Amino acid sequence: MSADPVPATDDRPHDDEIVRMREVSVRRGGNRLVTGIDWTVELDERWVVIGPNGAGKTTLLRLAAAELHPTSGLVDLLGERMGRVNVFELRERIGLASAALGTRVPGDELVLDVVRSAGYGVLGTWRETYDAVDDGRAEAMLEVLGALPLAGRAFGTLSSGERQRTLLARALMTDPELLLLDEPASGLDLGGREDLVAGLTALAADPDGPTMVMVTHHVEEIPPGFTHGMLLREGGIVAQGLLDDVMTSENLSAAFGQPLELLSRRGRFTAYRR
Ligand SMILES: Nc1ncnc2c1ncn2[C@@H]1O[C@H](COP(=O)(O)OP(=O)(O)OP(=O)(O)O)[C@@H](O)[C@H]1O
Repeated sequence: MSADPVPATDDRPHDDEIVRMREVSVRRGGNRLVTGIDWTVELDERWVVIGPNGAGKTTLLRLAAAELHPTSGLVDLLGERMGRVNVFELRERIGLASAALGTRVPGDELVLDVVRSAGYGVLGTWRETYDAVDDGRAEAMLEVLGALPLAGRAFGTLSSGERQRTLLARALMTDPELLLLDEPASGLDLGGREDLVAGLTALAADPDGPTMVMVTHHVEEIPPGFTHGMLLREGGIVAQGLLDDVMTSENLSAAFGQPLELLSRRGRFTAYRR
């Protein structure tokens, strides 16, 4: 008689699980930033995380970026368990674009240097030497985002939208396996937002593009082609799953704590108070 098969355990991620969180909580002082998070992002999925101010979105993204350790629970990123892996090596495989990163860029740094220094994991050019491959890739990423004409400008002289596009090009520079975007459209005017949504739509449709997670407050910023969604409120998950299942007036109202009507048209969303 053959032995019973080893029971399947839920302990290790399988190869296609890019982000895996189990019972994850983060506490600071008496505050619970996020609580009891169970979340799996699989290869090639494109997630949007939505919630009001203070819901825990940035905390979740920083956990996924290996920038923050959970107070309790398990976090596996790209098959590596947080706490048992060199986070510096892990971060090389993850692209993160956030306005917070932008505040750390020296104002006199040239846009091309902001992008190409990503390959060296540094902010601010110091003594690295770049080769033609670095230059070519940095220029190609700026081109994708319509920002190539900015290449020779100082970062400190850019508008918010131009900064966001530069930081997105930087996040893509290393060809990351996981791309994390923290409110990439914040501060953009309508045209800038639509340019960015178009760029992210193209990236989402690219079969060679990275697995993506985007944090936003606004349903208008969800690019068509994004596959999954999570709604957060007060550090907990209100709903998560396939975008079309999650994006309902009921779920949005629960997340934002007010009666909202959600409308969708041609893959885009908008919402207003009932
Ligand atoms: N170091 C900290 N100590 C105490 N509380 C914190 C700390 N960092 C964040 N918080 C609190 O945790 C909660 C979640 O913060 P987080 O930045 O993740 O929210 P968010 O959803 O990204 O918010 P926003 O949309 O305003 O950017 C907030 O109430 C915030 O004030």
